[in-house]
Amino acid sequence: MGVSPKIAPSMVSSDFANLAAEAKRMIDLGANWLHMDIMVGHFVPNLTIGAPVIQSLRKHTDAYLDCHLMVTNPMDYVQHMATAGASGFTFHVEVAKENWQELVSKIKSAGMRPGVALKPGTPVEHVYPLVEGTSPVEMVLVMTVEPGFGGQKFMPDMMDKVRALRDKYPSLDIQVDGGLGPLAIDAAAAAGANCIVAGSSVFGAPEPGDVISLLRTTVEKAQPTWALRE
Ligand SMILES: O=C(CO)[C@H](O)[C@H](O)COP(=O)(O)O
Repeated sequence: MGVSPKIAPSMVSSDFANLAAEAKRMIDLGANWLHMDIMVGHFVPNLTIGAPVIQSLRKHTDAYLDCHLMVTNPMDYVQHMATAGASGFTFHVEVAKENWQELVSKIKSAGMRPGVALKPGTPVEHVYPLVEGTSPVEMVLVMTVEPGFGGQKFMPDMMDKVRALRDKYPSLDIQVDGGLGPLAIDAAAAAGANCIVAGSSVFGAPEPGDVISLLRTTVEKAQPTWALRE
C-alpha cells in the first residue's frame, strides 16, 4: 500500500501561548505533521490563527505544517501562507467550484502541497474531478464534524465517503478531522483513512504519545484490508 500513516495533532487544541514548545512536544512524541486550523470568522464562525502565526512557528520547527484553510477566499491566502512557511494548503471544495484548477496550480507553484476538504453535507463526488484533474490535489480531507471547533463528536456516517475514496484511489492521502481518538479510530482506519487529525484526544490525554501511537498502529493494521474488500 503506497500511503503511509500521518498523524497530525490539531494545534487548535494546544496551548497557543506556548505554540513552539507544543509543536516540539508533539513531534518528539511521534507526530508526523502539525495540523494548523486557519479560521478567519467567515466560512466557519470562529477565529484562530493566520499566516503571521505560521511564520512565527516556522522559525522554531522544520515539521510539516498541514494548513487547513476554513475561508471563503483561499486564493487570497496562497502567497501569504507560502511565504510564512506552510507545507500543505488545504482549501474547501465548497468555495472553489469555479476556480479550483487555478488555485491548485498556484498552490503548487508556491511550493506547497494542495489538498481539498469537504464539509459533512457535501457529497464526495464533488472532489473527484480535483483528484482526477491533470494537476490534481494530493490529499482529500473528509471533515468528520462541522468545521469550526475542536472537541465535537465524530460523525460515523462520513466513513462512506472515506471508503468510496479509498476504493477509487488506493494511493491517495485521505485525511479525517473531527472527533478522532481511541474510540473513533477503528472506524476511520477500517474505512481507509491514513492521515489522522486529532486535537482534544491528544492534548487532553495524560499520555499524548500513547494516543499518537495508537492512532498510527490502528491505521497500519487496517491498511492491508483496504485492497481486499469487494
Ligand atoms: O478542524 C477542526 C475543527 O474545524 C479541528 O482540527 C478538529 O475538530 C480537531 O479537533 P478535535 O480532534 O478535538 O475534534
